[in-house]
Amino acid sequence: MASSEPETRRKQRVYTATVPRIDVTGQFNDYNASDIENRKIMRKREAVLVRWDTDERHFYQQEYRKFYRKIKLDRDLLNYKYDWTNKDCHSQCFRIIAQSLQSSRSDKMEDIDWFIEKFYKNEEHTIGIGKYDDTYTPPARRIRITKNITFDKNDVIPVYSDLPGETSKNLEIPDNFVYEYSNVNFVDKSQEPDLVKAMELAQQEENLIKCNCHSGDNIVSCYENKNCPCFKMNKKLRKFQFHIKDRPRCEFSSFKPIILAKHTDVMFDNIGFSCSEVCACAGKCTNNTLLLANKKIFPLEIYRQNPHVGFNIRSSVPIPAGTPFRTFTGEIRESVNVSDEDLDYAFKVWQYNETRLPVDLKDMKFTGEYKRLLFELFQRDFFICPTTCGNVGRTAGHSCVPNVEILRVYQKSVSPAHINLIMVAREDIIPGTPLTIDYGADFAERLKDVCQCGTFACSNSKDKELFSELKWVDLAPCVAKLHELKFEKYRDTVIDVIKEEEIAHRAKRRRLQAH
Ligand SMILES: C[S@@+](CC[C@H](N)C(=O)[O-])C[C@H]1O[C@@H](n2cnc3c(N)ncnc32)[C@H](O)[C@@H]1O
Repeated sequence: MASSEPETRRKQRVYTATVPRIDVTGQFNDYNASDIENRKIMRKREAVLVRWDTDERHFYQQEYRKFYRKIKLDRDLLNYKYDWTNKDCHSQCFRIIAQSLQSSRSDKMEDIDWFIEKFYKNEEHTIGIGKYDDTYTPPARRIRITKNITFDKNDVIPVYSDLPGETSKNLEIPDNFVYEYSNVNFVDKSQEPDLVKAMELAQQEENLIKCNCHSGDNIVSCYENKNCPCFKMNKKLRKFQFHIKDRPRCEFSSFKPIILAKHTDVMFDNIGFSCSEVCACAGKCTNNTLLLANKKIFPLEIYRQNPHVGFNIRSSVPIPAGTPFRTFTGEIRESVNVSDEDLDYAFKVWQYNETRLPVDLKDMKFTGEYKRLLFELFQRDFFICPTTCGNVGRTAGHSCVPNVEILRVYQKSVSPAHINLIMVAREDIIPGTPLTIDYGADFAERLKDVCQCGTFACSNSKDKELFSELKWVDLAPCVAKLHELKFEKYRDTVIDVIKEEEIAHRAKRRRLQAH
């Protein structure tokens, strides 16, 4: 069954970070050594019909209990406050979502009053918005293609297909779905020698940004430590953010939510720098925005409901606004090495002559050779391509009102090979909601009359006439109302039940102790 082709390509890979040891389950080695056809055969063999309780209350209650237990038992997460009801950041999140929606339709930005603080009470357009509740309820019978696409026991992501009329016999698995799974970015030695060179040069002391911070604590306090070189670099990158007087800047730490202040130039302005495995803290610190994402604590599921859209992702616990819940990984390639097929999945990480270079090279103690190479690399375009190897991030669908933002975080140094993409919740994401991103203007144009995101403001929605003329001050209450309706349903059926159970449990324990 094994084919040597993927193996030869794998040998060309240089990973940008240490590949963590995975606790393997299933046919990990056989699958990775196989070609596309054989991988499809393996997936089809594994596929089974499963029953699904369409009244998902019990499922969500169980998932919440499991998740909560997990984060409470993890000593690295003692500083993490899992809070998805933080009303303070809600109005800011809804404002950003509504403003970016307005600006995606028109280049005219002058009528956007970015920083109005008061919350918008005009609920006129929110009537009937409940019909756009997009929480997905699967059918009673589903085909489970695999129990775990990652093959890692500590990162279980099942894949389901819910297409009508489909059976495990006539199940269709597209070629582009049998990719290799990796949570670490890599470059191809033969295709991207300059990126490999940048990674090699970045290992020299002058070019490497790492810290010597350590302490007896599980989590080292690198964030806001003015002696930590990684935090200093993190702070330096903050200056690109549009600063609003008396407002805190958007922060890239391990546990604070990443809340944007402004909806334009989001990817260019909001960049972080994190500690890594080469630091004395080993990245187990408060200055590592990748920490939560790499822990993969938020349980995800991949599902297919619509043959045109293909696979999608949803979470089974709430993801609080500003949480970097996963990375988006793949192969880092220069644009000339990115094919049209790759573009369907690729995400641009570095844009030719970006006005905001990550650093002013003159200020850095880097070697001359590294500076010259960086300067050259900064004149090109780079993408992360998960076409043949990547992680769950590649499955995020496009939405006209996305709930996930993709942002950049550097580690170790500042070349395009040191960029990591993080997936950040733009609002509190209620379980069952598809996790979606904005594919960008070019793709949105391609999807213009065929977009199936199903959101109230979709360019292809039946109500598009109604919503397309609205300004952000009227769109924000629509986003807020829809969120409120979904939140109330989840609270009533899941959280309140768990709280009541806890109260009953505590009362029982007290009674037993009293006897
Ligand atoms: C990056 S892939 C997303 C994952 C993909 N659904 C899969 O099954 O692997 C992009 C492709 O998904 C589909 N897609 C994603 N969002 C869509 C949307 N809102 N409407 C229609 N198709 C969409 C399109 O076929 C698009 O080319």
